[in-house]
Amino acid sequence: MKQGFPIAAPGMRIGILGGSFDPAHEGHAHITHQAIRHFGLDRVWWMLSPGNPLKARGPAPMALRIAQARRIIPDPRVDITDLETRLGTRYTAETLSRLLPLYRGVQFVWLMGADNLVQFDRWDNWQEIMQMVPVGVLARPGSRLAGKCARAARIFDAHRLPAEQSHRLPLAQPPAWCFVDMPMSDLSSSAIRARGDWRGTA
Ligand SMILES: Nc1ncnc2c1ncn2[C@@H]1O[C@H](COP(=O)(O)OP(=O)(O)OP(=O)(O)O)[C@@H](O)[C@H]1O
Ligand SMILES: O=C(O)c1ccc[n+]([C@@H]2O[C@H](COP(=O)([O-])O)[C@@H](O)[C@H]2O)c1
Repeated sequence: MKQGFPIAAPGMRIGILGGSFDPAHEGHAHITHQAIRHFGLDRVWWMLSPGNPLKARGPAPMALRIAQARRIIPDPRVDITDLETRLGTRYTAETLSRLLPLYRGVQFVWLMGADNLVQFDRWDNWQEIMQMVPVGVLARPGSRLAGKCARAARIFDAHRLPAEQSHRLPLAQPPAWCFVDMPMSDLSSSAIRARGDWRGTA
């Protein structure tokens, strides 16, 4: 494996939580632990985006965001990675199409908060993402109805795995997705930035 790419063995169940992490916060750690539990994951990769294509504002420098992410989740089951920067990609569909051939036999699950499910149908080639990997969605305050109302949820309704079967998600044949409800965290990076106590904004 190329330098800077996380190591993974065939058969491992790995969740990828893509995000701006500007900055990382306990809400990210919370959904990561919930995802490990509900989807029976061996590991989770926090994949720090070089810049969300739908966000006008660029994030803080990668090195600052990585350092903060490490402080927030010193869990040996979690890898913090800048592999989109290494691959030179920022669209998730392109990232996954480059990544999957490098990790044959690994059972990946794309993870996201329910707010991202709401706008998932605006992502580049989002239906291809659904065909490539199972998708695990974690409840988020304000997005409770996303599992029913989001356009992506409606289009892929027939491929939804009931929450009681969430453990099956990593081995499910895509398209497959699962929405898990759980005790929620109302933390957000934008609230932290608004408070002005994240030095990445300086
Ligand atoms: N409190 C939370 N509950 C559920 N999901 C979350 C929470 N915070 C972040 N996420 C999810 O984690 C992923 C990365 O989120 P991101 O780094 O953009 O943080 P954020 O708090 O949503 O940032 P911002 O407020 O700037 O939009 C996204 O899929 C997002 O939905
Ligand atoms: O591929 C896209 O078109 C696309 C559009 C919006 C967001 N994403 C990805 O969604 C993930 C969450 O982004 P964010 O900024 O909400 O943390 C991150 O990995 C982004 O690259 C991807």
